[in-house]
Amino acid sequence: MDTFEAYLIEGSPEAVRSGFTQLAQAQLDPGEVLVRLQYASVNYKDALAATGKGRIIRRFPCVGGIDAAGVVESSDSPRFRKGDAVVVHSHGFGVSHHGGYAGWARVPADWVNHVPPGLTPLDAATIGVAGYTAALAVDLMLLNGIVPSRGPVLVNGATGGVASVAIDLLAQLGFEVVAVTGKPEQADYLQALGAASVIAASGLQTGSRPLESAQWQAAVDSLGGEPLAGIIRTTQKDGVIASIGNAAGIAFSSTVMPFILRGVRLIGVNSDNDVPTREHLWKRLATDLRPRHLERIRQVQPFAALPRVIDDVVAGRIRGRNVIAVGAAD
Ligand SMILES: C=CC(=O)SCCNC(=O)CCNC(=O)[C@H](O)C(C)(C)COP(=O)(O)OP(=O)(O)OC[C@H]1O[C@@H](n2cnc3c(N)ncnc32)[C@H](O)[C@@H]1OP(=O)(O)O
Ligand SMILES: NC(=O)C1=CN([C@@H]2O[C@H](COP(=O)(O)OP(=O)(O)OC[C@H]3O[C@@H](n4cnc5c(N)ncnc54)[C@H](O)[C@@H]3O)[C@@H](O)[C@H]2O)C=CC1
Repeated sequence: MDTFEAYLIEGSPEAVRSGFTQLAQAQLDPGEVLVRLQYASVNYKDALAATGKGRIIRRFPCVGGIDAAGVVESSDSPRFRKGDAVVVHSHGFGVSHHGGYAGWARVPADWVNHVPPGLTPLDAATIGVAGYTAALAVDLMLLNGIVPSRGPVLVNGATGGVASVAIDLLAQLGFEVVAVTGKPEQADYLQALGAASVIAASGLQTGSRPLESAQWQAAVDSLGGEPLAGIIRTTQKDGVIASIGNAAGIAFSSTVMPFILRGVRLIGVNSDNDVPTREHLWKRLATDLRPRHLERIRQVQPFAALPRVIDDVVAGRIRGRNVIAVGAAD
């Protein structure tokens, strides 16, 4: 490894520039684990970071990519050995520490998990932060008492990465999933993932009164903003809403009525977790919560396609998970 290709985000919060460059190993950030990367993915957050449309990057310059998978080259941590297949994500990866859009990464051991038996590095990159967060949301919603017999679960932004995996996981657990999408022409895709019904976002009726007729026992919300406000007032008694994302906005207005009269629980979901939580969820993602439709959900693109994919994610032109082959697979 003399030099390797990397996609670097440079400039300042006010003037972000992104593009391919060559890096040397000596330019990698400190960390216990050196990983030869094979796959990364393009999350919504990656697209905001690379274009400067969101205040994501906390240190310039920074290699983008908040998740990646590959093989350990060397490790100062007893948790990992040369040759281990691993997945790296969250915390400062691709935000304040060089990330996954590169041939190599050196990272703290707490940001690394083994790719569990039953999954390949490509599968792990397909799941990535998006699928991990979907699993975290489902795990938290189950802890908060959702059960299939209590009624439908709404998943919005349904063709996105988090939502695609969430639909797959909830459907395999026996929940009736209502997929809400701005792309109703993708109904076949959403039904193939397990959605029982598909509603065009423009046709979703959530009214404007403090409480509207209760329609869902639970929801996985990738959008935030007013779509989240609509969900809150239409969730049934003791329902659970997982707040994951902000694709439609960061502000919403609500009254306290759904919370105090229906006991609706709005739970925050954050993928920056400690090692025991990460190990618990990656184990579930390879066993009882293994997504059944990874091949359908993923599209694998060459490294050179990254700028185009970033533009597509910002414009909402994507479906499922876009995986980037950043290095040679074994
Ligand atoms: C895969 C994950 C995701 O996709 S998450 C969604 C994508 N992320 C975003 O869109 C967040 C982008 N960030 C922002 O828009 C802003 O940082 C902000 C609106 C959250 C806050 O902006 P503001 O200008 O008001 O203040 P600061 O940026 O200076 O932060 C204030 C305070 O909050 C702490 N903080 C900021 N970001 C995070 C974070 N990601 N996690 C935890 N805490 C955060 C920051 O350190 C400041 O605290 P202080 O104690 O003052 O240092
Ligand atoms: N809380 C956490 O730890 C995490 C949060 N997220 C957040 O979850 C959200 C989804 O992330 P991904 O699945 O990676 O994104 P994605 O880009 O794969 O999917 C986003 C979906 O939202 C739709 N969308 C975009 N703008 C919209 C708008 N204005 N109105 C309605 N729909 C819109 C898109 O068409 C797409 O279907 C993002 O906000 C992301 O920042 C993602 C991972 C972890």
